Amino acid sequence: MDRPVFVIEATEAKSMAKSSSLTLTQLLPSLVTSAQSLARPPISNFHVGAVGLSPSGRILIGVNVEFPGLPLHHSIHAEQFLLTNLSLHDEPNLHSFAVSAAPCGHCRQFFQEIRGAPDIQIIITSESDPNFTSLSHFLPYRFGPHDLLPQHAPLFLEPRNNGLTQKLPNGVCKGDAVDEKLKIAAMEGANKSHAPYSNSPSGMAIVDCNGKIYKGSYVESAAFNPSLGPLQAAVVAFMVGGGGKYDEIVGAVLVEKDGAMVKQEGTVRLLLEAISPKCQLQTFLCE
Ligand SMILES: O=c1ccn([C@H]2C[C@H](O)[C@@H](CO)O2)c(=O)[nH]1
Ligand SMILES: [Zn+2]
Repeated sequence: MDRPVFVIEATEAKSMAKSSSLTLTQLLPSLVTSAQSLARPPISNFHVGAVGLSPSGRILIGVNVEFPGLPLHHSIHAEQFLLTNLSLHDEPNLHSFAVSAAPCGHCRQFFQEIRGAPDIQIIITSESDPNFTSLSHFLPYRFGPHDLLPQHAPLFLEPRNNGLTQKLPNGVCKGDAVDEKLKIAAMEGANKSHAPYSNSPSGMAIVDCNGKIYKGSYVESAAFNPSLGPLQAAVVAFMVGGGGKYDEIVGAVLVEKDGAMVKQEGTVRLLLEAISPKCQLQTFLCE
């Protein structure tokens, strides 16, 4: 079976558009149905696909992911998946996207974390007469980073380095010996984390049975509740990287800040146990 495609590079996207005599933006809705087939919604069976265009001309896919056995707020919305996919590819922004159903209020809010959010162009393919409309139409009177952060603070998807280092001396490491590579990857995830509201960045790395490592960074929303956990972000990386069943995940490392206001370990442990019960979690505290 072909590996699922969650990213189309700019040159390929351009030739796809050219061969159908469409612009890149016009191409997006035509890819929504195939994106929906990549969703993992075992609870609702409602497949959401979001197909986004980055300013560099890449096309990125987002899908919804649900986790049986856990409260619904652990779910990943297709739009959150799309933004996490942009982050994985170091894309600083989103130009436009096509989506199979209207973005919920929580997603409209989550988009506020990126620069120029009001101007993102959205087309909902399930509408009877779909048209591109800007996000500001879907969410007027926005609440967002500008309400809480200094004017020039980096937003989500913009370059940042939280400068976390492992806390010394010994005794802060709660795990046993751990693959150094996995730990470094989790630290990289934590250093990229967008957590300006609580100053509690965190990151994860998970490894599959073939030794392939996937990184995830915690992402906060100015409105708090739509935030996306570090393991959810790592699950996005796992799916984008071609990961199959979650029980292929055999190792996990979480990096978070010592004494942080927001702690992930308990929640991460719950989710990890639900998706890959045999997987060990190790936590490292940083400063
Ligand atoms: O904006 C939305 C609204 C819903 N869903 C998903 C969440 C859940 O998996 C399913 C039913 O709500 O659809 C999204 O992905 N995006
Ligand atoms: Zn949503």
